[in-house]
Amino acid sequence: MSTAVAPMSDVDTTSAKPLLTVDNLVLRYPVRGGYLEAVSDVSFQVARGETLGLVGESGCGKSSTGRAVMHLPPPTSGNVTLGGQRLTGLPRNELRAARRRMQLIFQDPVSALNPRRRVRDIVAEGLTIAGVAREAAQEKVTEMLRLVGMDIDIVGERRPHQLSGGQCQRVAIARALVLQPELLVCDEPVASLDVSIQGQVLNLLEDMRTELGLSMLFISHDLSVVHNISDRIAVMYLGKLVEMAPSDTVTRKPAHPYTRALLDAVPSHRDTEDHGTTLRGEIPSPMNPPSGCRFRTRCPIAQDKCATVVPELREIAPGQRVACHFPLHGDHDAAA
Ligand SMILES: Nc1ncnc2c1ncn2[C@@H]1O[C@H](COP(=O)(O)OP(=O)(O)OP(=O)(O)O)[C@@H](O)[C@H]1O
Repeated sequence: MSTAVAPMSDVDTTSAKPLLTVDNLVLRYPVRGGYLEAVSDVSFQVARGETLGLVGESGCGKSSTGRAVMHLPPPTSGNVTLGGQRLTGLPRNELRAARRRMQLIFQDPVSALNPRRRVRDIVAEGLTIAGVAREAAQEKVTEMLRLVGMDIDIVGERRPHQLSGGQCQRVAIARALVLQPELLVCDEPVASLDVSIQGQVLNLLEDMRTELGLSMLFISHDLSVVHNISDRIAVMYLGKLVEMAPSDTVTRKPAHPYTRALLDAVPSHRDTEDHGTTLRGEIPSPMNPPSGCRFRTRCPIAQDKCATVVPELREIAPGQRVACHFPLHGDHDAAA
């Protein structure tokens, strides 16, 4: 795995009460000639203090899942519950208040920050909107910038274009955390940063999680990044979860052929030059997904049943769930 970060905290994901519960989430976008179902019946939980990684190829519905969790836009159907409060169906003002408990970190920090505002005002924005007095807000901003490794006396007056990409992402993280959210949805938070900076930002997110007791939904197409920061990993393909398991299980003993193929695409994970399952072809359009198992058109082990029967996400080992009629067995340990 390429990007080094601090070791994960020991979160007991089995007994901890979930902070976030997502049930049967569906998100459809209206498009010409009908609709496109970007998220199809997705269910998962995130424990308090846990990081759940969400991984899959571009276009598989990761961002849409993150946005639907935050109700930006609200899901087409399904339920999202945060700390016991059901968000789905809340009146607009209550939803706005509930959204403060969840914050989103975007891929491109530079365009996520208002170019005309100074760093101190960007970080203070949420506090100002929430009616926190100016002096108290500035104190919190100073503290939060310090937590993300920045000195307000040095960067407070600067505007985003006067900062590097990594510094902008730190400001974005400070802005998100100043409101003391319980859940951070990180959508490809390091994808636009130099590799040398990626580890620093991942370490920062990990430190913040430990220090502030945050839960994270960490979205990335890069399995090595997701593996380093996540307690558990959910693998997504064409709008559906195909595998969900503790991070090490996913990388050492993947059960779904798609997970296997994603792992084989990570250079440091291949044991030999020609080992592995190269993903064939493109991801099909979510407007017209294959019948049965959606992965079958690219699957090296597909059989007749896969064309007709939709595989359910089922537990095949403690904590490991897979949606495949013919899951792989533990014969891949040597490749991990
Ligand atoms: N606003 C929208 N209107 C219509 N279709 C959309 C919209 N946003 C996303 N999509 C489509 O929904 C599907 C899932 O997109 P999404 O961005 O959620 O995937 P992703 O896995 O996050 O990929 P990426 O990493 O490239 O963003 C794609 O087919 C995409 O083209």
